[in-house]
Amino acid sequence: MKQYKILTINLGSTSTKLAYYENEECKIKTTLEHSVQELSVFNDLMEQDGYRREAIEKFLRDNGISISDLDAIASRGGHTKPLEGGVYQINETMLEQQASGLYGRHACDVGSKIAYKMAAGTKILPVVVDPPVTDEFIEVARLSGHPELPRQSRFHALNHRATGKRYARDNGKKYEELNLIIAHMGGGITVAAHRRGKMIDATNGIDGDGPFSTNRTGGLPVGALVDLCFSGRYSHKEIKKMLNGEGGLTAYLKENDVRTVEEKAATDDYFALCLEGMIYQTCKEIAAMGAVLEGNVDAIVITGGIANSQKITARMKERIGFIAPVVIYPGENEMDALALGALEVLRGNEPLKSL
Ligand SMILES: Nc1ncnc2c1ncn2[C@@H]1O[C@H](COP(=O)(O)OP(=O)(O)O)[C@@H](O)[C@H]1O
Ligand SMILES: CCCC(=O)OP(=O)(O)O
Repeated sequence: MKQYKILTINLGSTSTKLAYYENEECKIKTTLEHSVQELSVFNDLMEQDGYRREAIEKFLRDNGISISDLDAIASRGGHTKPLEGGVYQINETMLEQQASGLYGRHACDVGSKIAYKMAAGTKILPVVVDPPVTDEFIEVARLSGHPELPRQSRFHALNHRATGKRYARDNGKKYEELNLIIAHMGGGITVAAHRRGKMIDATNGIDGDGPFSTNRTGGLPVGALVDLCFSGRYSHKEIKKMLNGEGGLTAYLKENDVRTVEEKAATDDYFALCLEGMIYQTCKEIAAMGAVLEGNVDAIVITGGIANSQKITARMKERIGFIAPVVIYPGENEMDALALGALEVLRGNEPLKSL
């Protein structure tokens, strides 16, 4: 069997995750974490391009991996028009749509741009898998309350699907026969209803919706936000950054590392309140997805970096355990899901889609 070499890159709002695969086997994996201070020097997300690419090239150098040996680079990404799930070749159209900012903006947009540039002029296939704009919403989920502002699908689709499939595998079931509520708790937090293999509703992780997270506001009081926008105190860009990048725990506490927040919460009431607020809002959204699934919930699955905290997941179980069994998959399955997606295309088992 031919051996394929795949680099997976996953640029999150608080981390850069890198891994190297030979076929299904992950040979090397690393996570670089980025503090609020480190990221505050960049006015715009897209300016992180050089800084993040340097980290990727250093990873390859340090591990003796030659770029020219790679068959594919699979990146998490990116924000384009809504798409069906699958593996997409990164091309100019995708990068133009991402750069427009019309469909949301996130560090993973920088990731797919870097993958494309690294692969340019070589035989390497640059791809994204199940991008955050993967859209399987039922029609009623698109209504927001005003036709000019439909709800949109922008969430951790890659990890949601991979985690749903993992839960199904671990329980001897097919993903397509289960109803799951999955909460991904990373730099951003998104909650989705999975109905028999389709992600039919999800909180928007980019645009001021759902729970607040380490660096995002989530949903805000809309009237007050409108007043703030027209107050003359902030530019459009500043408001956007307030919602996504400098919101949530970063706004309240100037801290995006939940481990530090937990530590300080032991002795500081305000830290404890803000941490409880993030848990409370996430649990409220999970319960709301119970209504989306009309009470037919096989399990609630909590994943992402924050799911490593036993204290947090235990508190969540107290709040939402009445709905269905709560299962914890700490970290994310994104690196494997990226590698597998690319591998299936290289082997000719999955179609390569494009914009
Ligand atoms: N053991 C842990 N306990 C609590 N929080 C954790 C733990 N490990 C990681 N985290 C938190 O998880 C978040 C990052 O999650 P991750 O899924 O890696 O996100 P991203 O891809 O958005 O950077 C950070 O806020 C980090 O503090
Ligand atoms: C579309 C949401 C993606 C996201 O929030 O990713 P991070 O948690 O890595 O910031």
